[in-house]
Amino acid sequence: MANAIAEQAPAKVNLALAVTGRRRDGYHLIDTLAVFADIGDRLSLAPAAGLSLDVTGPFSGDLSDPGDNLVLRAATMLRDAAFEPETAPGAQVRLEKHLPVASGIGGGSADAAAALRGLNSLWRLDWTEEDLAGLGVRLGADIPMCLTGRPLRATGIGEDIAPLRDFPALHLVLVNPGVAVSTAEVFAGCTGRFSGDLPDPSGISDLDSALVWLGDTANDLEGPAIRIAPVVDAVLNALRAGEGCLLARMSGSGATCFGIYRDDGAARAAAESIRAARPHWWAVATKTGGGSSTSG
Ligand SMILES: C[C@](O)(CO)[C@H](O)COP(=O)(O)OP(=O)(O)OC[C@H]1O[C@@H](n2ccc(N)nc2=O)[C@H](O)[C@@H]1O
Ligand SMILES: Nc1ncnc2c1ncn2[C@@H]1O[C@H](COP(=O)(O)OP(=O)(O)OP(=O)(O)O)[C@@H](O)[C@H]1O
Repeated sequence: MANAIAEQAPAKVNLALAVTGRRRDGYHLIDTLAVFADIGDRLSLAPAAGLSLDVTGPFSGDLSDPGDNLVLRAATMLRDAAFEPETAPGAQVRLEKHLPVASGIGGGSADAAAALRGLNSLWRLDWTEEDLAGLGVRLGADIPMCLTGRPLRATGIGEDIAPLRDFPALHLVLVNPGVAVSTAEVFAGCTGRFSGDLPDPSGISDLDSALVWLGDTANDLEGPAIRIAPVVDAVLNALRAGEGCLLARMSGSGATCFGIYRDDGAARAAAESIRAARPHWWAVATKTGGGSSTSG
């Protein structure tokens, strides 16, 4: 597309997640450490009279009505907040869907964040990341995190963000068994006692210190997700049984789980052997951006 802006929408991985309380409106308070992968969806945004969306890519078939797509909903919110109806611009948006849908790695939120970033630039709005996050959180609690796109600790319902500038890049394998899990249902299954805050992650600067810190943490949504989708347990076992896996855990509200590996070779070999044993699962090796990374 002529004059199109390209935006990446990287997968978000919650390395640890504590559910620390519940607000009166039913939203849960969380404390999470999230990083962003070098794989994700891709958007392109071009000037046009109205707003439109085309979806392609391996997971496009799992998204039904484009009108319900978080990309168009975010675009409409930004347009309505920034312009009078008579001067409102449009955009032709193309979304290549490479991330499984409803899978705990923020696909829809990553796409919405990328749309907000891209339209901010296409429409020359000059909104800050904070302004965009304030708008985006009304659509999805993960959108502020996805706008940051670098290692971070998030509290509140996920909108209070503290970047972790020293956090290392990590070699991960992401595995999704092809079962969509509803975030709302998983949170509704958090019926036990709430956790305390995560330990302070600010001293983490390399793989070994990350592993020590991770060993003292968990994802509190893992139990509720396994009750809804027992296959999550099979994914964790498959990761743990493979060679070179240093730690395996579920991301977000599932069902995607991640394994951590010492290097790219170990991660690629593990992804390959999971794909060979379970051809219907999605298993990819990825490197996450470190705290000083500009590409997220
Ligand atoms: C699990 C995480 O992915 C971790 O990063 C997020 O907390 C979920 O973020 P999200 O998918 O953007 O969630 P939303 O689309 O805002 O919310 C979906 C539903 O999940 C529940 N929800 C979500 C976020 C949160 N902090 N507490 C909740 O209880 C609410 O029932 C909400 O109606
Ligand atoms: N662009 C989009 N990509 C993915 N899902 C979308 C999109 N637009 C709307 N949705 C809807 O949003 C719901 C969940 O989206 P998403 O993929 O963000 O969940 P998730 O992977 O569990 O993310 P999170 O980690 O934020 O909980 C699905 O029901 C899906 O139909």
